[in-house]
Amino acid sequence: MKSHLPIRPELRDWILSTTRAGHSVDAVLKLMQDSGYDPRQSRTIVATVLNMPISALDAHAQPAKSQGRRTRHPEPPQAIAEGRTIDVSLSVESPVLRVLNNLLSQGECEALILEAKPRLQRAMTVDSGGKQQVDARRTSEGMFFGIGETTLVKRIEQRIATLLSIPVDHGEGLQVLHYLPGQQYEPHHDWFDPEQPGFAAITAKGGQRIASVVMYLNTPEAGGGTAFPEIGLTVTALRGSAVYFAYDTGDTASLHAGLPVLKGEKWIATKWLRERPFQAPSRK
Ligand SMILES: O=C(O)CCC(=O)C(=O)O
Ligand SMILES: [Fe+2]
Repeated sequence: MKSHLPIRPELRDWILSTTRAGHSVDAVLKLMQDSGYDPRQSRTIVATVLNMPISALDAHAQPAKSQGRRTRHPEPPQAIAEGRTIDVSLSVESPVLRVLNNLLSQGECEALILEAKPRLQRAMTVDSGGKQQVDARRTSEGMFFGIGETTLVKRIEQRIATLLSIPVDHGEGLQVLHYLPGQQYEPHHDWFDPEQPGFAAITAKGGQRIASVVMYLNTPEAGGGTAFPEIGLTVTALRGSAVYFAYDTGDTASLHAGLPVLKGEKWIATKWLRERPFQAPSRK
């Protein structure tokens, strides 16, 4: 949303520093109104300075946002979801993490790769303004499925929803990534940083991310594990297995990286889960 209103630099700096200091957009709007700005004008100014759509501000202006949902962590030795028995072969409590063997069958992994392959593009990340960007830290190719887009995607989404006790509509569309030798995903957190000016826009729909499931669709010949450097753990990329980890905003222990593939290739599917519904459930 671009405004043609002249915005005084001091006001711009004040909005940026106040939101970065952790004050909500609602609080900023209230302070502006208390000091004489009219409500519509202050909304336009805040949206322009934070580079977010006015509609995202509306979502923020809802009274008392409820604390969102959390996932249920699968317990060892085995969890059953939609008739499939999944082995919980490793548990960590900080960060909350489970290695899930046999989450997907070999056939499901192969079929998902085939469905994704024709649609691969250079993977993007979200910049501080909430826009998709090409990022040197992430050199893989990827694509997103729509929620429930194919029978297979729908089956996998339902299995994860049951396993983690979270409705399907809290999920972002399944992302498939393909890495070649040398490609990697450098250390990062999957939760969105509230101090970034784009935070309000990214979380306006669905709220914050609360958990990730990284599913390995093949076994690279060498390298390509998922590392959690804060705890010195590397999860091996093994076809059909997955690593699930859950986090709160600011949880630095959940730092992780897709290690460089040394030989062969690596295919993963990632499901990110939000604290509130992210999309209308598919009617397919
Ligand atoms: O490639 C990996 O092992 C990690 C992928 C990842 O961190 C993500 O998709 O958010
Ligand atoms: Fe990640």
